[in-house]
Amino acid sequence: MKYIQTEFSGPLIGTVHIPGAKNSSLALLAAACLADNIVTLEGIPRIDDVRIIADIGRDIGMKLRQEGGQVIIDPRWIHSSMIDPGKASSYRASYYFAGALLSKFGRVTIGLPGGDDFVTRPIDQHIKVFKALGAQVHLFKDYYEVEAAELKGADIYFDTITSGATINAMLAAVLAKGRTQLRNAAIDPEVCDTANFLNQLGARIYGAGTEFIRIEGVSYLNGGTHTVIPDRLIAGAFLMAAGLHGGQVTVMDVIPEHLGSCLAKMEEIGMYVECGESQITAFGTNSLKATRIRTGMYPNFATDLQQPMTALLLQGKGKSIVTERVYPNRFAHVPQLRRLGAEIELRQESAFISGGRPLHGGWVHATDVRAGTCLLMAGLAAEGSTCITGVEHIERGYEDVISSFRSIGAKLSMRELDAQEHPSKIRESH
Ligand SMILES: CC(=O)N[C@H]1[C@@H](OP(=O)(O)OP(=O)(O)OC[C@H]2O[C@@H](n3ccc(=O)[nH]c3=O)[C@H](O)[C@@H]2O)O[C@H](CO)[C@@H](O)[C@@H]1O
Ligand SMILES: C=C(OP(=O)(O)O)C(=O)O
Repeated sequence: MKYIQTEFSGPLIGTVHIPGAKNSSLALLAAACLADNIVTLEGIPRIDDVRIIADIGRDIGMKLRQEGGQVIIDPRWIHSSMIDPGKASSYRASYYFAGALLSKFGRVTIGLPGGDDFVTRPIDQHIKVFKALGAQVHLFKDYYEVEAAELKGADIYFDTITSGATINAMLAAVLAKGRTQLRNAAIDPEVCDTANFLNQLGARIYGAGTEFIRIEGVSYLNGGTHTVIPDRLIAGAFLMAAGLHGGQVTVMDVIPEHLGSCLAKMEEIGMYVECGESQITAFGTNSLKATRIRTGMYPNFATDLQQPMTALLLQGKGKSIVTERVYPNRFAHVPQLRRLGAEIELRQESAFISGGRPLHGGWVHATDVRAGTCLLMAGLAAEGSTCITGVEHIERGYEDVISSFRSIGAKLSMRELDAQEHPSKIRESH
């Protein structure tokens, strides 16, 4: 079993090139199924979730090859819409295959979504969309089936703002008959990226990036080329790493506007931020201040950034409060941080962080990708060695976590637990 060992590292200084966004890539790769010709996607990260999609793609006849920084997809040979339940359930965004394959095949059988299991993650709004467009949904123990003789445009109001269901609605509606209107839609950059990609293939989606999206159904989509947007969540975490001990980190190939709330909060705790056209530099300080964070859907502070922010707030003097409004129980990193000496109290949907206390090394377990980033950062700030298990979760989101953190001077390495020490160390880290 693999684990990551970190050592206390001084100020983190350097430049990191940011890869394409995981959460956009997972939607775009499924969206490519809708095309009637070859699609080229640039900037898709080499992460585990993408490898699973490639595997699913091979099973259903979607030809997919990676050439340099491009993924070339030939969807013309897709012959099946039965997705292996085990593969679908090994990552979250498999639900996009349901939206994308429904109009072409009239029936999709697919495993229930997996991915980071930090709390319950309902899919009722996805189901609402399919039903509104005229489909029937049958739920079974490990999989579900969506079936529709014909998809017809509909007026859909989301009961909660969800990026996943907004994207899935666009995928299902682009080839539906007539007009679909989405109200209370998510306005995340990943929603816009998916709409831009589909429009480039010939879809007619209007208003993505606002809470009202109109989709005029078309009868087919062409092939085309698209570059995925940069990963704002990875960029945010690297910028925060500059704050650990007064470092200086530049992230390249980013869209600074996508990080508005994150940068504002970093400045609020005493960091300094400089934005260029496609790069951001963050400067740390040795006297970070405490603050309050409340997560929310874009453009609010992202739920996926509260964990690395928590690692940073442990360094700030005073009491910080992180309130989680998107996934109220997304605090699996907190008991792990306590093993390193962090003083954090959990009450309902808030974490009360007593900053400025020294951290020490220990064995900890990453339960999801962002918890992993948080533990990595805490490990770099802790005295001694910190060993992080659950590397598979971190690798769902990072291409090469070791090299990218090393490039800013972090001391860390990937290690293998030998069979004998395995059981006790696992117990220690869980
Ligand atoms: C693969 C991907 O893109 N993952 C991201 C996506 O997840 P995901 O697509 O699962 O998240 P959503 O944006 O859909 O969820 C937002 C909120 O809506 C709720 N909800 C969602 C769907 C539904 O049918 N019913 C419902 O109630 C969720 O419980 C949550 O409170 O957005 C999350 C919120 O920014 C991020 O943490 C994830 O990194
Ligand atoms: C929660 C995340 O991923 P997923 O939705 O794929 O589980 C994440 O990217 O932080």
